Amino acid sequence: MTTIAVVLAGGTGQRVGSPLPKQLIEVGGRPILAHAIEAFDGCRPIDQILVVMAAGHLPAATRIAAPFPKVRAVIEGGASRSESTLAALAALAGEPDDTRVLLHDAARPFVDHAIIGRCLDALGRYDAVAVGLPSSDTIVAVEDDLVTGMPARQTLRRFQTPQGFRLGTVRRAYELAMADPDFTATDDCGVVHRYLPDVPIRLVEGSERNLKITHPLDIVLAEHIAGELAKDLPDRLPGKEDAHDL
Ligand SMILES: Nc1ccn([C@@H]2O[C@H](COP(=O)(O)OP(=O)(O)OP(=O)(O)O)[C@@H](O)[C@H]2O)c(=O)n1
Ligand SMILES: C[C@](O)(CO)[C@H](O)COP(=O)(O)O
Repeated sequence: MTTIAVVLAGGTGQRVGSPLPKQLIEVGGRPILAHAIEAFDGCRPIDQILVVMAAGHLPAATRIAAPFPKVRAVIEGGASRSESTLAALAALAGEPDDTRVLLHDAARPFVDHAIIGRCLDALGRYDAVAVGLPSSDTIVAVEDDLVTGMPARQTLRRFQTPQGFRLGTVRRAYELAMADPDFTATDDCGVVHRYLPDVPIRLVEGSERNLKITHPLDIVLAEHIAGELAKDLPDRLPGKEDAHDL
């Protein structure tokens, strides 16, 4: 059984506001995209990596991906995150349904081997796996600037990535989604939850370091984290990850 990581880098980073897609910005002396690819490339149970890049930037992504032996292809993404996932699913059309696939935001450069290992452990028992953390803010629902709901905070989690699936499950969910004219989604577990509601989604713990670089301030935070991780480098070398020979 093959395990494939998909690094979704098809966005253009409008909220960061840089002229280049944010995944090409350097933190800790290397592009954000390189950090994300390296996290999977250095993780023993990952067999292959598929990089999905924003249109017009494939040469840059191909150069960044070149040193990583597990990268099987760099392909062009779509106009939305979901369309980039669909491009990945099309590229994986020849893979069997039981393939394990981890869909990860390139904008989360500090995903670590422990998180990847927890996802893969859980994929041994579940067809869909999410990574999450509790919220330290109170989260409310709003409509037209009026508060319409206040879910109890202890029932809420902030989703991170990777999100892990048996390929057949995420494939089927997207097939159903494509038949829905009202389809919208902000993540892949949301697609499985909506279109295959009987499929349980197992939640595993993420980390505060696994932040998504979204706004300019996140770049500052990312530089700081990269500096901290550089000091811990010996702990991140291959063989030091949580042992997950799955
Ligand atoms: N068409 C898209 C849009 C997003 N993504 C990826 O999905 C992840 C999360 O998206 P987000 O943080 O929203 O990235 P951007 O779309 O680049 O940012 P923005 O919404 O600010 O433009 C990122 O790694 C991004 O590259 C993608 O693969 N294809
Ligand atoms: C997938 C995700 O990172 C989970 O928190 C998030 O939904 C991506 O949202 P974005 O607006 O595409 O950054």
